[in-house]
Amino acid sequence: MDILKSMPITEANQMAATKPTILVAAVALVDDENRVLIAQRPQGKSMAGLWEFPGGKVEPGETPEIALIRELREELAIDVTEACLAPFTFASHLYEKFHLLMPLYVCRRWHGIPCPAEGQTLKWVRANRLTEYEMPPADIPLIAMLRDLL
Ligand SMILES: Nc1nc2c([nH]c(=O)n2[C@H]2C[C@H](O)[C@@H](COP(=O)(O)OP(=O)(O)OP(=O)(O)O)O2)c(=O)[nH]1
Ligand SMILES: [Mg+2]
Repeated sequence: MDILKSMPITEANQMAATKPTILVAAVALVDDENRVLIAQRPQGKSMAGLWEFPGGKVEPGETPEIALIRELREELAIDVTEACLAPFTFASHLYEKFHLLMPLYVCRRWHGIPCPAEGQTLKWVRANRLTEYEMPPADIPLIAMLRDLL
């Protein structure tokens, strides 16, 4: 929906206003070798086959951090404490059916070994090689920011 970016603000706003905002919390887990963990979305889900940062929708009553701690337990079977989640940046992207607002945290400490608990494929990738993996459109600006950080 890049076309919105070149529209007058009122017109762009009318288009966006008809779509709900979905809050998704995501994390770049970074290992000792400065590699980032990405997961391939399983078949049957929206955007199946694309690589993403672990995380998921923030449910009513949750903070983004609490949602992320829950998602990391469900998706990767690891335990993370709130203190180890450093806010890094965010994605704001208008998809066809919703507007995605996605805070991205960076985390270097967790308990357990990340394993694919929900049928995903996991991969540890250097930041400068993330572009070799197809990611959702919202994630594209995040890749460059991670490359600068790492
Ligand atoms: N986790 C994650 N989601 C992303 C990324 N980029 C991106 O556009 N998304 C989108 C895809 C989905 O529309 C939405 C996340 O929803 P999801 O379906 O994975 O949520 P969830 O883990 O709570 O899964 P579910 O229980 O609803 O199936 O955010 C990303 O890097 N990580
Ligand atoms: Mg998810």
